[in-house]
Amino acid sequence: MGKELLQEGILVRGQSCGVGLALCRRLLEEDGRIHLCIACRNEQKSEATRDLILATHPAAQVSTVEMDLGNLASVLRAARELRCRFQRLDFIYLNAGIMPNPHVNFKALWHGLLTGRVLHMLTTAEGIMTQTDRLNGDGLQEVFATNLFGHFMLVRQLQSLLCGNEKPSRLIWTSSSNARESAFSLSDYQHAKGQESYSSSKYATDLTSVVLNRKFNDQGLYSSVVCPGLVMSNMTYRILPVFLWKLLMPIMWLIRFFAKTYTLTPYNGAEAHVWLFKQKPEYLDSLVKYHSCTSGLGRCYVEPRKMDVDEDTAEKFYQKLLELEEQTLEKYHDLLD
Ligand SMILES: NC(=O)C1=CN([C@@H]2O[C@H](COP(=O)(O)OP(=O)(O)OC[C@H]3O[C@@H](n4cnc5c(N)ncnc54)[C@H](OP(=O)(O)O)[C@@H]3O)[C@@H](O)[C@H]2O)C=CC1
Ligand SMILES: CC(C)CCC[C@@H](C)[C@H]1CC[C@H]2C3=C(CC[C@]12C)[C@@]1(C)CCC(=O)C[C@@H]1CC3
Repeated sequence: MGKELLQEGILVRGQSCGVGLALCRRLLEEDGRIHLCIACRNEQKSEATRDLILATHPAAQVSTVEMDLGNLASVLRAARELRCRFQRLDFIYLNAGIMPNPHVNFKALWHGLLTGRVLHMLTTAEGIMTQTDRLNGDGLQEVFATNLFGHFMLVRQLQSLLCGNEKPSRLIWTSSSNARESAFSLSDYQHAKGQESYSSSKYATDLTSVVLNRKFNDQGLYSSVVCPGLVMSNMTYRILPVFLWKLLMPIMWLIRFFAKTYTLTPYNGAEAHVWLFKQKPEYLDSLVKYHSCTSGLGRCYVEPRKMDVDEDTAEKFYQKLLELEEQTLEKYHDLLD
């Protein structure tokens, strides 16, 4: 049997961009026998994405499931369906992510350009980006819910497909170079009070991956985090308009000689995801984030970088996630088997 694989966060709306779609295509190039299950928010998007994949890989096995990660009832329903359909899952790519209402502080950007930390600023966006978050229908902060908690609930609900199999199963979370400890706080882990909800949610992702390894490696489940680098996708097109990015492209190609995380295309951005697909999880370091990189001349490679995570904080955060999970399951008990 080929690999069974659940993939999320695929580009839809008929455009060929987004790390998710590039990832699906690249995985099929690696192994045409895999079964891809793509999770999209509605049937229309699922079908459109499926068609895009089949256009380049007509013989691929692609199934779909409807799942809105920002709606916990939808996550529970999808998980129930997946438990019926699959006996095991070899990989889950937890790739969906949002950055609502992004705001670039151009004054800080301009000042930053004149300092010695210019490359750090241009690769992490530290000090130049904020977002405005809001509550979702479940009463959770939307960014936290979509980028982290929906994924977390999904993993926990699919535990029976992921643990105790003959072969190890893998979780691969798409994090970011924007993940920053200073944006995250245990007392406000949903980031209701600040303006860096994206950064906080990605740091929370790093913590979650670390703690999941501690809890589940002995049951054959391994978790890794990747950073796709700066990629032109719907997400970045909401930060600056497309025409501006196109004008900036020659500058960004130049920057790439110094900043290797300027991967720029979804294909390049999926490098670390695909590299991990080929690695034995037992040999990976759970405290490392795998960065997709592209050299000035366009060569793709992966760079492992130690993460700035405290394992004690990760454990405490995990306990908070379990509490929230318990409340969620109580609320939606009718959606459980
Ligand atoms: N672009 C970049 O420079 C970087 C991106 N990343 C991360 O890479 C990942 C992919 O982003 P990218 O491809 O760039 O951006 P896109 O906006 O193109 O892709 C985001 C994906 O997430 C899906 N998604 C969003 N909200 C939900 C939801 N509630 N339920 C289900 N799916 C949802 C979107 O589906 P839909 O089409 O339905 O909206 C889309 O497929 C994200 O996690 C992002 O944070 C990290 C570092 C840099
Ligand atoms: C000359 C240009 C490169 C100027 C572009 C300025 C900014 C718009 C960008 C500089 C660093 C970028 C960045 C992101 C968005 C766009 C920038 C702020 C991300 C936050 C996108 C999403 C991520 O996950 C991380 C990225 C870090 C770098």
